[in-house]
Amino acid sequence: MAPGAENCIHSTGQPDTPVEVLVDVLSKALRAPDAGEMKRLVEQAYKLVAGLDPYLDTVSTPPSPVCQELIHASLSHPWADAHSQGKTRFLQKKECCAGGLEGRFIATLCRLAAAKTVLEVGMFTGTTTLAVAQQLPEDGKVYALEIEEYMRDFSQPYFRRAGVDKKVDVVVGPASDSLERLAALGVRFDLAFLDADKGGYLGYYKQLMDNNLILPGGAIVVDNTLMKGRTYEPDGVKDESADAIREFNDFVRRDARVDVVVLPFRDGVSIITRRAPTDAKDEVATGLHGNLIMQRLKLNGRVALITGGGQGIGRAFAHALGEAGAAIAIVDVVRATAEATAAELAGKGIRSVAVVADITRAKDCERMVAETVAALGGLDIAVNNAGVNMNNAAEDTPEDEWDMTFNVNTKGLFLCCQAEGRHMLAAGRGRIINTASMASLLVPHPQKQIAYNASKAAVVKITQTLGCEWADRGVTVNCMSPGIVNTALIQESDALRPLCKEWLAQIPAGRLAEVTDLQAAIVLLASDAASYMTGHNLVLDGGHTLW
Ligand SMILES: C[S@@+](CC[C@H](N)C(=O)[O-])C[C@H]1O[C@@H](n2cnc3c(N)ncnc32)[C@H](O)[C@@H]1O
Repeated sequence: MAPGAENCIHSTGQPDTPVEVLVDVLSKALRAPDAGEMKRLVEQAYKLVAGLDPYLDTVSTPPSPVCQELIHASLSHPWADAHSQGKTRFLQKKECCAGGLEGRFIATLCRLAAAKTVLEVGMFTGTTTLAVAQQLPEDGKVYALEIEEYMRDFSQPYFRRAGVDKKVDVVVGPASDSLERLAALGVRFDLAFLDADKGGYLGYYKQLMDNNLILPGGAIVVDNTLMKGRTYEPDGVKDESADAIREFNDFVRRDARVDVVVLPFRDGVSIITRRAPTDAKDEVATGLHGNLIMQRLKLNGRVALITGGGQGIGRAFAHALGEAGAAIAIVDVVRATAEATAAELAGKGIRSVAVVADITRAKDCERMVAETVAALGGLDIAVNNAGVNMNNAAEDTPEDEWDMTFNVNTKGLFLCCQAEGRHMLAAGRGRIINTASMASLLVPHPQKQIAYNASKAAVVKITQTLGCEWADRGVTVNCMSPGIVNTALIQESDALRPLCKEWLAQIPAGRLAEVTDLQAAIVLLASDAASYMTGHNLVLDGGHTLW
């Protein structure tokens, strides 16, 4: 078997890809009985090849408008003049621009890798840099290494206009020196795109690998690894770049630290990822059941319900659990808010359903579980978050305020736990997470809320009790105690809004909690990574309870 033939499942069968069809048509052309037949076959082959890139452009998402302008400027710039006037060290060519499709491809890989820090070695005018930067989160950064200072000035106005200039750091100088400096500064990358001088590739690759500059789960993506086909079919033209690429490809293929796949996309793109070590001692090194820590936080295939999921903290929990992979039932007493959040999740591609239930009624709690199971196929995670908060001095607290608070925050929460627990105990696994409050630990002031404080202290005790009762039956029960959370409830209340100043003085962090501050904790508590945690009250209060 020829080297690499084990990957080539169709090498002897019917032509199945554009390249295989091309090979088939051209081989028939070589054997054509007459010139007319040969011309017909060559024309067929020509159309097949000539139509490929335009078709890919038509069916792929186009570059952003600013990126299109930058591509146009790069292709129409008088590069020969710039060089003869001494503005560029080397004679640059418009062909150096990788173009919109490749920019989209690299940006897509960055999205798949959930990249925050990206390296580009060889920026040219920055069309790929721009596409990547537009895809990165606000605090993401692409370090673009470029030997020509001229390119930095060329690209900056476009980065600024696209609003991504803060996300781009153009590092001017020979790439190997720049890489050394970045390594010394401790910068590490989720994804590196090598696209500079081909003779330098092997050195850049070794710098990245030997100094562990790529973060776990990251990749090195390399352009031009087919080099016009000269890597596998030298056409007699002396081509040092093709020789360098051939050496590079051979080295990477033999490097036991990595897996590589070379795609026949444009001039050839290699995607290189680090292998799991074969000499790992135990699951600390290999990951539990092969799951590295970030995989253990994933909730793929799980079903979660969230009471009070229509707004505020519950809505933030729903998004977090959905982003982590779970299907979500949004439970709310108000149909419109439940449906609005469920629709928001569906818009992000998260399977979701709205369930209307009044958690103060046992029948509703049972129906809530039954509807979730019927709609989404199970119930693995339950977040009991619905609650009310009323403010009154102890001596003035009316009986119905006490009853309503305990009905929702305490009895309702218990009824939810009970209905959810019955289902989960029968299944032998489950995660229940209750929303308590820092009011379970201290007496918040200056607002007066005795019923609320007592109801939330009871939530902690319910959590501890259930955590113990169900610990050996696969069901964990924990609660979360947020500090004061900056929600519409506070912003829209004339009684609470003026208290913000006093609260801020009580919080070491110097700010209220945002709902997004609570999202990672809910994912942790819902995940396999927290399987040994039960009956716990997880406090997220910026230090409020410590002062
Ligand atoms: C093919 S272009 C890069 C295209 C760009 N990545 C894109 O996606 O459009 C190669 C770039 O690498 C730069 N370059 C060449 N040798 C370099 C080196 N030793 N260090 C840094 N940049 C270099 C060139 O000036 C040129 O702008």
